[in-house]
Amino acid sequence: MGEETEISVKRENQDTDENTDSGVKYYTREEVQAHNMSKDTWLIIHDKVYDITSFMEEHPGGEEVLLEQAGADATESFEDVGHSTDAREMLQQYYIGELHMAVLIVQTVCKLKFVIFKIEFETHCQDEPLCKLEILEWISNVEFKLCAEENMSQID
Ligand code: HEM
Repeated sequence: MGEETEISVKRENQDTDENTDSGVKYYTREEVQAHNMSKDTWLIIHDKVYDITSFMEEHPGGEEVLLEQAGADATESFEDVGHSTDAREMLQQYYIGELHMAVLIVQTVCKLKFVIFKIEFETHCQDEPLCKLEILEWISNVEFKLCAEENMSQID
């Protein structure tokens, strides 16, 4: 189901070259991923998309760290650094749109299911490896691809 949603999102974007709703432009993760070089750098932070190409050389934390995140979701690393309010306000200048609604919905459903899984796992599985394997299989299916990796680390 998740995969189908993403494919239809891509087709939509290919047809119109953009996907807008009330002036907001929406991007799939694949589209953001294509802008992963120093002369063309996009980032996702808190589900918003930023074109930071012109900011690369100005970044007080250096270009290197931004390049490592280029085309990807930099939310965690951005937050880990504990950026100032000024830094957060600077983000606005580079804002170009949002992650596609469909992507956000799949992500949210996935995260909710994972919360349920985690409760089930902690209540019923404890030290039973087979139980953990069954659940890992369930969580690794296509629908959960988007967040499985991130969430898996919580139970390793
Ligand atoms: C467009 C997004 C970003 C903006 C606008 C931004 C802006 C800034 C600003 C203004 C500072 C100076 C300190 C402060 O005011 O907090 C800073 C420092 C820093 N940033 Fe970013 N940043 C961005 C993304 C990132 C990302 C994704 C990373 C990590 C991968 C990162 C890593 C750092 C580090 C390590 C410093 C500390 C530099 C030091 O203390 O010497 N930044 N950033």
